Amino acid sequence: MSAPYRIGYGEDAHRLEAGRPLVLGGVPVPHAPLGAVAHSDGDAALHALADALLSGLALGDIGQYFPDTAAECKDLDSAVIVARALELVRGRGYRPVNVALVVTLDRPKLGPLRAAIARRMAELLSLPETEVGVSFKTSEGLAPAHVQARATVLLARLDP
Ligand SMILES: Nc1ccn([C@@H]2O[C@H](COP(=O)(O)O)[C@@H](O)[C@H]2O)c(=O)n1
Ligand SMILES: C[C@@]1(CO)OP(=O)(O)OP(=O)(O)OC[C@H]1O
Repeated sequence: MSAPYRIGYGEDAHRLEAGRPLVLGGVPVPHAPLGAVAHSDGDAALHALADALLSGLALGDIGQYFPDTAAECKDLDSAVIVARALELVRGRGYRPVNVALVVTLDRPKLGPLRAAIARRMAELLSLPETEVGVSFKTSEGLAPAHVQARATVLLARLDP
């Protein structure tokens, strides 16, 4: 019999450069001095979330479903990646229960966006926003041109 609960974990990192947009958790970051270098929209938080969803059921990682060599993935809205991962999770008979996200970024301060990021990620997973915990850290200047996101997700069997 399959387990009633499973844990998923995902990470992502992108190099940052001037003159690019920065999007995190589906929310544009205003006044970001640097933005993500990526094939898609470079949303490290949603990439970590999608990988967490997939890893909880040993479904691989987002690169298998959305290769960074595919022309159709260029500038892709990462909400599409999360939607696909969620569809695969549901297809295996599970649903997300709660998410914990940590974003490491030196600048700008993301605290003012915490609620918007939690709300958008919850919306993508059809969860109440109270089920998405969002934490921010700096790299203490060790990686100023770098964004990193880490996410855990608890998955519950749909028919326990
Ligand atoms: N981009 C960021 C990074 C951090 N914060 C907030 O600052 C606090 C201190 O960060 P440390 O890395 O020095 O521990 C952290 O707890 C966050 O609340 C932020 O808002 N945006
Ligand atoms: C999302 C994909 C595909 O567009 O590309 P990137 O935006 O570069 O992101 P990354 O997390 O490096 O790899 C996953 C890729 O499959």
